[in-house]
Amino acid sequence: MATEFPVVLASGSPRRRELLGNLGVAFEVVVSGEAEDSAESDPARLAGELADLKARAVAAQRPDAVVVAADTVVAQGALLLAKPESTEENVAFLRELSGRTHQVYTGVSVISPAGRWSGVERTDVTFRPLTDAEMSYYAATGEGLDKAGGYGLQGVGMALVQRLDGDSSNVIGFPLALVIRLLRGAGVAVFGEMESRE
Ligand SMILES: Cc1cn([C@H]2C[C@H](O)[C@@H](COP(=O)(O)OP(=O)(O)OP(=O)(O)O)O2)c(=O)[nH]c1=O
Repeated sequence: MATEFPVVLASGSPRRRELLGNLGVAFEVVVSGEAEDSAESDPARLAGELADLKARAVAAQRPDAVVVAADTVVAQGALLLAKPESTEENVAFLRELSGRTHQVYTGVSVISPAGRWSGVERTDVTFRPLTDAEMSYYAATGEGLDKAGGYGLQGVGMALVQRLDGDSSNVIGFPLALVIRLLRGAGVAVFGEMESRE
């Protein structure tokens, strides 16, 4: 039986709205506005914890709903790259990523009146060795400024990437295979059905 509860996406991200919309799930958007904070330094645990904080904040406002939240963390070795605050910082991020492999983790948390489902997806992304001119050009597009790691795989940033191991939707901030599994766990019908026919 599919759940009767309405679905709420706890995210201001247009990418997450588009990707959830693609799953044939009707949903509302509620953004808590609370700043998430954590002292966790392990990137996978941090992504899971921040997704959970976002989901909990909105679930407190909407206890009637299935609340879905996600958080993306980009890690180059021990360095965590958040959203660059300027074009200069974006160039510095690209210099860190150039010619190397980094990890993108997205935590997803689903909270409903019936329980909680969560997971973290990892994708390894390898950048081409970038020239100074390429880094300056890309940073000047502004595309990376609202994105963890300072690039967007779905845009011009695709040209920076040499190789990707894992789910590409995870890099864009909404790992679809994981999201589908968690939503079905919570009783939400995806693509109009509860069970995968694979
Ligand atoms: C690496 C990468 C990140 N991103 C985005 C995904 C996320 O939206 C963002 C990471 O920041 P998040 O803190 O995960 O999310 P957000 O603040 O944008 O949205 P909300 O908390 O309201 O859900 O970076 C891309 O769109 N493309 C990419 O290639």
